[in-house]
Amino acid sequence: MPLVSLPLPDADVLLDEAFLTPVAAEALLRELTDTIAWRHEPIKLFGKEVLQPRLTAWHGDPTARYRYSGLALEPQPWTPALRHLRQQLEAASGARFNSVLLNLYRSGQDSMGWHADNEPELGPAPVIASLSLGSTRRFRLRPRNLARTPHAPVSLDLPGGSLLLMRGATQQHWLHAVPKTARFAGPRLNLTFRQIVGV
Ligand SMILES: O=C(O)CCC(=O)C(=O)O
Ligand SMILES: [Fe+2]
Repeated sequence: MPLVSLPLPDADVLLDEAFLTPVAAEALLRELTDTIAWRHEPIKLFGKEVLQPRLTAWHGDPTARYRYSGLALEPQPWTPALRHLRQQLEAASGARFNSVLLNLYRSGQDSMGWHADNEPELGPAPVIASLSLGSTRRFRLRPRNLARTPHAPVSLDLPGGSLLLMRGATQQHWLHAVPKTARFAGPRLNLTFRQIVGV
């Protein structure tokens, strides 16, 4: 399926709801769930150490070091499956990626809070390629500053096999989140491919 551009001001967001076939998405979900060394990382929340409400992993070129929510993440090497996926996403997006952050939402109780992928090591207008596998979860977007970007929050249901691209000024002017859901949700695995530049 093609990437479809979403009509959002001050953003450049594209979605392909069926980038991978269901069979390919299911196979990749199983392979990554079983072979990735998932970590349960602590974060500081209002000065207190708590565990992140999801499992994570970070893979990439050895030079792609990244600070994320106060953590200094050392990349693990590319696995064959991740290297192959990187090739597919570079071809689809026309961008280059030297790293990937993996998030495993074990159930509807796992989540990601409001944030932008705007760390300095991503540069001023990063291209983020976000591939989802497993259960459909709601992805929310909202303007950082309503006076500058007067727009209601946006909800996208991201099914397994979908590809979301965020480019241009998206991280500068919008925040995104994956809220908890009380509805039944099985495991969901999300991969965000990124290009870390030296700072
Ligand atoms: O799970 C998702 O769809 C979003 C992940 C995300 O925002 C991130 O890794 O920065
Ligand atoms: Fe993000």
